[in-house]
Amino acid sequence: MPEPAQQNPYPDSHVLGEGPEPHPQLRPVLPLLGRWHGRGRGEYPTLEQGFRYEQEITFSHDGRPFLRYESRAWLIDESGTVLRPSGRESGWWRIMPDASVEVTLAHPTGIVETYVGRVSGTEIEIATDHVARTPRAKEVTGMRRRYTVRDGELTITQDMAAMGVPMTHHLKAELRRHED
Ligand code: HEM
Repeated sequence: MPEPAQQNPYPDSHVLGEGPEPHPQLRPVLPLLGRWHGRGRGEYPTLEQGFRYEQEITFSHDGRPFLRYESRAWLIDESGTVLRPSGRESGWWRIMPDASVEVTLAHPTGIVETYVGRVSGTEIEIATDHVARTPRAKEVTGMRRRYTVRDGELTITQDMAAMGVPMTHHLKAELRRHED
């Protein structure tokens, strides 16, 4: 029997020109590929005050028509001093031949979401199709996100329906691509 491969023959890549050739279906979302870092502000009607955060996101691919997605955020104060870890999520972005998008995301807070949406030019808009929650997760019932890439900057806005509040602004961040 042949020896098992020492290295995964299908590595992920987040850099164009390195690793596998991107699947042609990924063409409309190629500007998302990479590692991004930046800052944001958040609020919600149930919270006494707003907050600031830093966020790091990676979009990569293995040659098939989906992106692997990972995001980590941590809270900072007004002067940029790090306070504590905050939202994390990871998942998959399936890109269809008609530039529609299907996204699955899992959160450490006991929430799993599926989204549907579409890419139009430099903008991707997605909204939840389903939200599943473990018994003790907070009551999130819907989420809407917009990702815009312009001049090397990724802007993300997120609205949320949760805790009895209808779809309302929760987060906005601006990130820049890492050059590696
Ligand atoms: C960049 C990502 C995110 C950051 C930095 C963030 C930050 C925060 C902060 C600071 C709070 C206040 C409570 C606390 O101190 O933890 C909060 C509340 C909350 N967030 Fe987020 N969040 C993020 C993403 C999300 C996502 C993806 C969801 C839903 C899947 C979500 C759902 C909620 C809910 C339900 C609350 C509670 C509101 C309440 O208890 O009244 N957040 N968020």
